[in-house]
Amino acid sequence: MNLTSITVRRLTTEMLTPFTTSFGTQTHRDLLIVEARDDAGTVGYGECVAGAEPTYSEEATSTCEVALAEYVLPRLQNAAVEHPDDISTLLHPIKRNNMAKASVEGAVWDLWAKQQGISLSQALGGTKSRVDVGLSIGIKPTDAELLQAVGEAVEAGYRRIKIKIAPGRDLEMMRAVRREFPDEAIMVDANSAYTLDDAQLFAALDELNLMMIEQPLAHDDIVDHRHLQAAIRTPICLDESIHSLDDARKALELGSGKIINIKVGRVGGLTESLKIEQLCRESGVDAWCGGMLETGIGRAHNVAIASLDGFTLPGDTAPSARYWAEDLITPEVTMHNGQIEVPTGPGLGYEVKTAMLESLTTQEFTVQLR
Ligand SMILES: O=C(O)CCC(=O)C1=CC=C[C@@H](O)[C@@H]1C(=O)O
Ligand SMILES: [Mg+2]
Repeated sequence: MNLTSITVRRLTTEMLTPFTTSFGTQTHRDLLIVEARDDAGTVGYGECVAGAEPTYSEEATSTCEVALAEYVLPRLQNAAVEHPDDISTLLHPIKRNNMAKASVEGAVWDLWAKQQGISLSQALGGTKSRVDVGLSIGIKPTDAELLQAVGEAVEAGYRRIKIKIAPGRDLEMMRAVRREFPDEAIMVDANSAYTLDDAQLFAALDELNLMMIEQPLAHDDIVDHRHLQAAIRTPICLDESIHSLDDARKALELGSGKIINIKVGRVGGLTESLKIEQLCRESGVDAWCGGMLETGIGRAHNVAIASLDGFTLPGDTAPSARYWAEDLITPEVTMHNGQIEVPTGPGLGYEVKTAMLESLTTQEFTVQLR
């Protein structure tokens, strides 16, 4: 691949609307954009999806920046990289730090696809020309605000609506949603806010005909989830608990959940995501592409991986305008009739607005690879 350098940019972007989950509220994204360059000057782009604080997982923007500078990028210097799969092999000795690793690997995948003159979707083995789009709605202070947001999402044509829940904003709120929207494809995401002591709550939620309950229990658990799944009909979807193909295999063997949220950054990159997609597809297990409030760069990666057969359910890949007054890519990601067209151009298939990227960059560093 004639990789010559990797550049890591840190930037802060303000979100259009605050996003509240059981572990906090985000109003800005403090994120890293990674650029992989080859000797012809072609650039591949990746995005580090960690939040500003280590509250979704153990990674945060600052820990990823250090991991990239101190441990990840030095391992790529003078290394033989002929295919993006080589990146996860080279980085395997580094434990976890998945979001940091995924940001570099994603940039190399985009660069490789551009070098081959094919779309990232094609490079990954995608088959769909459009992907179904879901929307993730943060916790709203009142039921009226939530019902308004759900109504707008139904009106906009989203193929699935995900509603965040947390203790105190859960059962009665969801009963109100179901009274207003009895037939819509609706799921909840608890972001690990509950324990097995809340079994009664889940038995009541089980009556609401939800598509799934995402990550109800601890972020690093697959045993308690097994007990909860045995007690309710509603499929449990695992998000935070799944960091690798092995985690997914063990969780499915145990019966800890019936659906997997595949988040490229959480599992360490596209190569590992492909392995999990294959496991789910061959096991007849539903999977979908989770989101991390990405800019258009990370969103483009998500659209590409969501085009594979094994991504059977709508993902958290809502259009750019849902998150940003102006996105880092052109054209922006748009949705029609609840679907996003999968780009056919080389790599991500969107152009990165380099002047905007540079203007938002607060700090950057470049590592020469040879
Ligand atoms: O719209 C999106 O990008 C998905 C947003 C979303 O649901 C999440 C983003 C980041 C971390 C979590 O809070 C949550 C999730 O668990 O999926
Ligand atoms: Mg989730």
